[in-house]
Amino acid sequence: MTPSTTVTGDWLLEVNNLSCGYGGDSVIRDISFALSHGDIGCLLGPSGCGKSTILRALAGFLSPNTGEIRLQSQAISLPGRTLPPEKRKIGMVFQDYALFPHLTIADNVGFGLKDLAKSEKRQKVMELLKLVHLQDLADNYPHELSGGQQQRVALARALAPEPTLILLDEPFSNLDADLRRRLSLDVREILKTLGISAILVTHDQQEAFAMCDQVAVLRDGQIQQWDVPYNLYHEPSNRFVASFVGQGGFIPGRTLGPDAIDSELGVIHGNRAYKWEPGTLVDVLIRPDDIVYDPDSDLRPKVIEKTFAGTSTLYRFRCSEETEFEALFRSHLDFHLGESVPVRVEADHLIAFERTG
Ligand SMILES: Nc1ncnc2c1ncn2[C@@H]1O[C@H](COP(=O)(O)OP(=O)(O)OP(=O)(O)O)[C@@H](O)[C@H]1O
Repeated sequence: MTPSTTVTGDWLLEVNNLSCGYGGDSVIRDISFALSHGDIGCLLGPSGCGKSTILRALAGFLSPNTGEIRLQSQAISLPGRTLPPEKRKIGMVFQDYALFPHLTIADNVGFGLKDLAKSEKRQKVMELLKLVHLQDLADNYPHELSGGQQQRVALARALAPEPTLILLDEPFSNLDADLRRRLSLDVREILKTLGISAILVTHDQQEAFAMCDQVAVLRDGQIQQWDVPYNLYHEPSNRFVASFVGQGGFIPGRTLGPDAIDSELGVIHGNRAYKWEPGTLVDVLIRPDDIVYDPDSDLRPKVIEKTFAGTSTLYRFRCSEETEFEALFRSHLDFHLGESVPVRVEADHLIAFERTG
């Protein structure tokens, strides 16, 4: 789906041509995307691109200037007509957990269950705490729990009123890298088990890729690409997505045919047919995993940078002033700065953009 097309169909969430912002200005401009029932979507982008603003519009804290938001086919946001947050059946999980410090874990989780009898409420709370593996800490207080545990409580609390959609605003950014990874996978499993849809806001692409079914890459208030993680990495729709997602950089090339480009790294073939005339000047995306060590190769660029990272080493190579690229090798392949190393390109996905300027 292209980002700016109006969406139609049987979706859980539909955002159609939405523009919204602050004080009459639009920070978000004409965005459209749709989420299927049970899917986890992500808003990914650099700081200030408008991720939280979209989340606020979904939650009902901001009214649209134009466009609409539909949840289960019901219009919940239209210009001048916005359903209040508490009537949306949307749960929220925040970066700072936002638990009530004076309430026990069980009371935090049960906070939104005002209509249930005491015994029913306790049963439901214990079921939710079991789901997030915290049933033994029901009578503890938030300050007695680790950050990861507190975020599980926040998730259980958001799930308690059985929302239609959960919004997760940078929920793991206060946690260390290892815990982030584990908790994001746990949260995905919990949401999938319950069949609850969610929108995650993050600027961490590994988290987005590990946890989400569909990801929107945003820049300056507009969606650049809304796609599955594999396509964002291997089929980026423009230069910004290509540079923002994953590692890598561009080298100059010249098209030989629809699926072959000549460059200082030799002729690069791919699985994509481009419509350019032969001889068109292009920039070719080279990712570090597109380059392999090959002792038989005649291509011998020089190492100009080297970053040791334990199991692997990231090298930066130079063929000429115009052609520099990175390669990721297992760390037993140990080369020194200035050394000429035999390498070749091994890329299935040929990503190129016509050179401008
Ligand atoms: N309450 C506000 N009033 C006016 N402008 C705001 C307000 N909140 C955000 N903005 C502006 O809107 C733009 C988008 O902000 P937003 O918080 O949505 O970005 P973000 O992608 O979530 O950034 P981050 O990753 O840093 O949280 C920014 O230029 C920001 O300065």
